[in-house]
Amino acid sequence: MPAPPVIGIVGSHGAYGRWLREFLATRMGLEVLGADPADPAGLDPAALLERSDVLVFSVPIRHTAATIDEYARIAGGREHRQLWLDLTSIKAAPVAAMLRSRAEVAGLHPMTAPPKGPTLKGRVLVVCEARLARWRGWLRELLDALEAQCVHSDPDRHDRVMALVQAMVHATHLAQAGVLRQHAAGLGSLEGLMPYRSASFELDAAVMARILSLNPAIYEDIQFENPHVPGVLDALAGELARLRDAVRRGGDEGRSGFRRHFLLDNREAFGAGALREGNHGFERLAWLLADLAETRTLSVHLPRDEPGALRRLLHVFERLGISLSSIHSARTPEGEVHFRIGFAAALAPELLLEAGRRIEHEGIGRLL
Ligand SMILES: NC(=O)C1=CN([C@@H]2O[C@H](COP(=O)(O)OP(=O)(O)OC[C@H]3O[C@@H](n4cnc5c(N)ncnc54)[C@H](O)[C@@H]3O)[C@@H](O)[C@H]2O)C=CC1
Ligand SMILES: O=C(O)C(=O)Cc1ccc(O)cc1
Repeated sequence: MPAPPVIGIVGSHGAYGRWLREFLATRMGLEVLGADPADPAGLDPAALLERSDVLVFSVPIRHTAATIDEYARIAGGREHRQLWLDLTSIKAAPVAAMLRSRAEVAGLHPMTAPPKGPTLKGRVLVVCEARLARWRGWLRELLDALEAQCVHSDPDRHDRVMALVQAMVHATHLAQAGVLRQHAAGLGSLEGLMPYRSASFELDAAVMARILSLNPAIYEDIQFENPHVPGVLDALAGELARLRDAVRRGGDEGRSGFRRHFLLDNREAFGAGALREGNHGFERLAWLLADLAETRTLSVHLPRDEPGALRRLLHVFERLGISLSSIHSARTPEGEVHFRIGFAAALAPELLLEAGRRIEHEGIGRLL
């Protein structure tokens, strides 16, 4: 196993290919080569195979297994010294294809779009170790550098879980988007409904918008390339039909059927702990949404990330007799700490302007 290994990314010009190239080159100091018909600097498959020690397949889901088979055919057994990885959102077909080669094999699935930050810190990465020997130690180094929360799985379990965790969630939100579209003529589009929002609706609308904003091919393939999805969609349609039938039936019978099946039995299946934790999580998000809805706000970056920096910022408001209604901090992907401070809607705008002026003038922070 060469140290440090040369990495070849198949799909180097795609969203993840580019993120991974940057990560491997800058965070791990590795030489990274690529192959991609869309990459003018890309190598052809034979050259990439020849010059790489580790191959990472990061191509559209529907083409992954065939692409891996093609690389195995071209490698002709010489890949026995290599480690082959993939990033595909489904795992059984790509991992089976990699196992048809003679390479060492692990399947990876980051549960996030390519992040804006430099690593997968705070995100989940599913790891399917399939055939590892000499490369096991280096894979550990890679996973450590990625800083993700790793969950180990076999490919079949991964795909069964993803039919629920991804395909079902995307399906329910796409169906909601379709229903909203059907009613838009009478009640207004999403924008017209937002003034009536609950926290649940706001969160669901955000998920719909997220799905409809990212790469459509991925959402299509997550439904169509996972053999466990049709069964999950049947179950989902069955539950919705049952709910509709109970509501149509109405009366004591309809209502008691609804209460037993949808409320009591589901509550019991969740369990007291999961209910408490989920409900608490929802309340925290609803609280955050309420704070984000405040219109009188200041966002400040404190350049001196040191003890006392926040006290100096708060002292400006204290001196002006301004009380805060919320304060949140977040670290940007670049590592800057930003504070978002909310004030009562009645606060005079001139007072807020004065606070901003003092924050900048006294070198306490930069307004965003
Ligand atoms: N983008 C996302 O949110 C996530 C993507 N993934 C997985 O990452 C993989 C890549 O996805 P993205 O980068 O988003 O897709 P993408 O569509 O942005 O990039 C795919 C790239 O593969 C190239 N390509 C197609 N056939 C090729 C071949 N035979 N040889 C070399 N290159 C080829 C395309 O030209 C394109 O540049 C997929 O398997 C996807 O499931 C996983 C988690 C999240
Ligand atoms: O970031 C998000 O919201 C996503 O859901 C993106 C995404 C798309 C495909 C995956 O396999 C994993 C994550």
